[in-house]
Amino acid sequence: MSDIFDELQWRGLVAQTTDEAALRRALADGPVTVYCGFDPTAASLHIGHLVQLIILRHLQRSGHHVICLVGGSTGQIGDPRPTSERVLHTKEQTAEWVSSIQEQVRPFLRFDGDNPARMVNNLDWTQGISALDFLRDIGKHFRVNSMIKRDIVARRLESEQGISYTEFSYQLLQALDFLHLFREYDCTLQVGGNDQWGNLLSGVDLVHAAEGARVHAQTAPLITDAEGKKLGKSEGNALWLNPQLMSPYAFYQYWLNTEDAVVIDRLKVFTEITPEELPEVERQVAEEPFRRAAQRRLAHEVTTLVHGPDATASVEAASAALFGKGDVSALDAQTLRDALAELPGGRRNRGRRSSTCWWPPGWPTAATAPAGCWGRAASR
Ligand SMILES: N[C@@H](Cc1ccc(O)cc1)C(=O)O
Repeated sequence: MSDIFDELQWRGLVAQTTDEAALRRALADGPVTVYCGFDPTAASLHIGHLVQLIILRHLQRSGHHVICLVGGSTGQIGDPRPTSERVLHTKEQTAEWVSSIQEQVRPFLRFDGDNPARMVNNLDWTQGISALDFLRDIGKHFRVNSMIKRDIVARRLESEQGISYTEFSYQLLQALDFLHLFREYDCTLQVGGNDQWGNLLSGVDLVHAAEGARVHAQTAPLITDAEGKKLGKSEGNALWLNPQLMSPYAFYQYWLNTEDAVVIDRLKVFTEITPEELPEVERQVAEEPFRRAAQRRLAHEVTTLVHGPDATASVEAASAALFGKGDVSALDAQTLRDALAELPGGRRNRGRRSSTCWWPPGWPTAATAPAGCWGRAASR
């Protein structure tokens, strides 16, 4: 597909845009500088961030200039959640997470060669601003009247606990980022998850108020499961990209367990599948769902994207060995320990129903796994 906006739309990566026709034109006319921000509120990024990284990859691949922002300042304030006030982490902790998230983002984008991506930290331009200057120069452009109408703020205002002034101010900081990046790098597009729409509009409005320019915002749909629950959050545990927080084996299994009803959507979002390849995959899902070819492709590609080809090969070898289709003794021990933990009755699943997971008939359990192959005795 030659038109990047068409492609993003085909992949299901576009939820809202400020002015679709204008954005299409800008993207078609020449390189646009786009940014996306990631807050260091944990040691690792999760699946929601992966969608944004994939969008940035597509944009960079099609020649646009990409800026990846890690929020050293916004991470200290906390984007309000619809439910409750966040606990503040120490500045040291936040700084540590800035580094780990910067490292985590690097493999997804190209930071060398021509058209390299740029990594920025908003602490660099906010820490020197005095509170007085901030209130005079930035605050004056905002109307509290419209700030309190933003969905999340409105919900928090209704809650018993309310919302702190700290979190209420968050949207000004994110807007200031867009203004700074517009001034510094001619950045005219900000992308984010659909829950970021309000923050994105604040930036668009600020750039217009301060510089008289029209910039763009685009959100991606939040990925949910077949029941509409946020992806990976169904049991309170996010799908982490950091292998220390979620093993590549567990990550791969998660994708392998994708329901038939959503697997095509997932392939479009998370892999590089093309419209030409789609009919055959759709046929496989409809006619031979038991083969799970679509799920296998999804699990293979996403795990390779996030953990690399070697980790994916280990995980696939471990899966095959569980079916007795491979030499277990040749496998890497850590992957096998991870695999055992994930089996029904395994460490991670003890006392937990695995009804949400798809276990093929005859799939081994921790109790029936071949003895002595992956330290079964040691882990029980
Ligand atoms: N608010 C965004 C992160 C972000 C931070 C600063 C920005 O300028 C942009 C985005 C989030 O919570 O996901």
